Amino acid sequence: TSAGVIGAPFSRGQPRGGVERAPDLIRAAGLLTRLREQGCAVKDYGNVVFEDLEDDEPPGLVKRVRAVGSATRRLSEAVQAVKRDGHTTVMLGGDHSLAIGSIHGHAAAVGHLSVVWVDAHADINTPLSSYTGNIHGQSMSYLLHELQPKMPALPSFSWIRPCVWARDLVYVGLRDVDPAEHYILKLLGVKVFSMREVDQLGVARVMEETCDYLTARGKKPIHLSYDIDAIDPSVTPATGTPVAGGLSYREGVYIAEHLGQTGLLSAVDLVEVNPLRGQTEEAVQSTVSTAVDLLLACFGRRRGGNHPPEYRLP
Ligand SMILES: N[C@@H](CC/C=C/[B-](O)(O)O)C(=O)O
Ligand SMILES: [Mn+2]
Ligand SMILES: [Mn+2]
Repeated sequence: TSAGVIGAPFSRGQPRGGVERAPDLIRAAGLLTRLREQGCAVKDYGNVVFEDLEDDEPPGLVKRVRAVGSATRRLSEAVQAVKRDGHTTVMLGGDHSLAIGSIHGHAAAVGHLSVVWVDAHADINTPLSSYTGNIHGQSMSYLLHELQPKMPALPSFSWIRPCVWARDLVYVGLRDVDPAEHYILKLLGVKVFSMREVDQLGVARVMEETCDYLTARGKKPIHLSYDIDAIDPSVTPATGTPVAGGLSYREGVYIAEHLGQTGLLSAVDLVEVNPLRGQTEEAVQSTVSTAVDLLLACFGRRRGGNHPPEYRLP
């Protein structure tokens, strides 16, 4: 496998500054070197350059809609280019509104795909159901075919082609879902493994059922959108919307290992690391190193050990 790394230093899908610093922090923590050491070819496409748009959209429901519309369009084009080069894309966020662009670009490149959304939150509010107006809590609504009748026309988002069917979406780790989101998930029959199911079934069974569900109608490329706040805040506190009762480090790594070994993993987002939300340097380091470890697990790192295929004892 080969990884094409794209940095997306963007924060306007939510109100807390700092998340735009994460791409370079994750690189500085050694992601690319560690990927290469475990035998993964890596190409770094650098950071997407985003327009600096002021919030001049009319105040109303959706916040910073022009900035997010512009940024996600640019990211969509960048992801498409990396997929055309034949890599599995690694999108380093930045906030989770970026997934609008990464999933859109991925679908433009590969067509029909599955989405595994690992997150404490469902991020599926429509602009009209959102109580915060923050687009990082709305990302999936712009992409799902079945929700389009309920979406207002937003000029900055007119470029988006819905590209995900509800039956091709699975959530893992939910524990802070808004009433409107819960209504949508039930209405659309979306497969959800909340933290209750993780407790009840265990992460191995959750991932087995996730993969069986997604491949039952034929294997499709998988887009893994990993929000670092899916992991328990005791492990990854440096994030914008922490919620107690999250995935352990081991469960988080297991999810990545399991999807990595399917051979279907075609794009990965790692979002919502925010160094300004860590109380101490150790808190930031723990969050960043966990993000790195999750990505290494996506690309074949095994806790039981790895060795290069060509290795021979001296
Ligand atoms: N449901 C809340 C929280 C959104 C959380 C977004 B996150 O998952 O990307 O952290 C909202 O709509 O604002
Ligand atoms: Mn999220
Ligand atoms: Mn979240």
